[in-house]
Amino acid sequence: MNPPICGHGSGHASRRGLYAITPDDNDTARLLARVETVLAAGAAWLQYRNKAADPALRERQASALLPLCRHHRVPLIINDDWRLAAAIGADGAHLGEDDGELAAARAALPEGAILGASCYADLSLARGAAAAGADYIAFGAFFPSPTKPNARNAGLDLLRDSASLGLPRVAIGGITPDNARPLVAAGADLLAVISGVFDAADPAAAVRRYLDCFEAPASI
Ligand SMILES: Cc1ncc(COP(=O)(O)OP(=O)(O)O)c(N)n1
Ligand SMILES: Cc1ncsc1CCOP(=O)(O)O
Ligand SMILES: [Mg+2]
Repeated sequence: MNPPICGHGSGHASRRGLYAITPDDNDTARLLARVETVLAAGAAWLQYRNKAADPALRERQASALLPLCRHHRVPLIINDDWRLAAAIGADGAHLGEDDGELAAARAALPEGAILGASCYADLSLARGAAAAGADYIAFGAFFPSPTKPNARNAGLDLLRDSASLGLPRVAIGGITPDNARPLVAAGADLLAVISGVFDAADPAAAVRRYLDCFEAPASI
């Protein structure tokens, strides 16, 4: 059995499920209400990502999300900025190629903090992330992403070929309830989603449909 992932505030984080990522929403009250709906519906993890906020607003929003995540026993991961994650006592940080050295973040974050790494479409990045102490590896974009239209494309083989690294595999990019099942079948443990959840007409129903993708299809 795979070991659970730690998250120092939320206890052991679930290894499978929906990894909801916040949209750029600078209205903090509205953001909290949107996230509450998504966590109550069963999202397993939350990433705070807001590319449109200044550092002060990012700190306020991330801090405001923390009690909500604690209430739902969901780990809060901070995008891009491990220092902010450490400063507010979040459960971890997610770093991409422009976000600093994984090894430095690993060394600076408290024990048990979750460190995630973007590996795009590159297995060698995943090997490097594992060696640097990442707790999960993320691949994508698997489909055209409304949020990040210029994201590079990844294929299903990456999910299969990275199984031997022994880390949870996260899939991201244009994932909808209708295209997610092959990702799970190829080995994705967590589906990381922004627009498919937060832009859905009914975000709670969308969350439930993503969770269905982790169940075996009904036999006929
Ligand atoms: C779970 C997850 N996977 C990938 C990313 C993308 O990170 P990055 O490449 O640094 O791009 P930005 O999100 O910073 O635009 C992510 N945030 N989360
Ligand atoms: C941050 C990021 N990295 C690759 S695609 C993407 C955006 C994911 O958002 P969406 O689920 O709306 O495609
Ligand atoms: Mg980043």
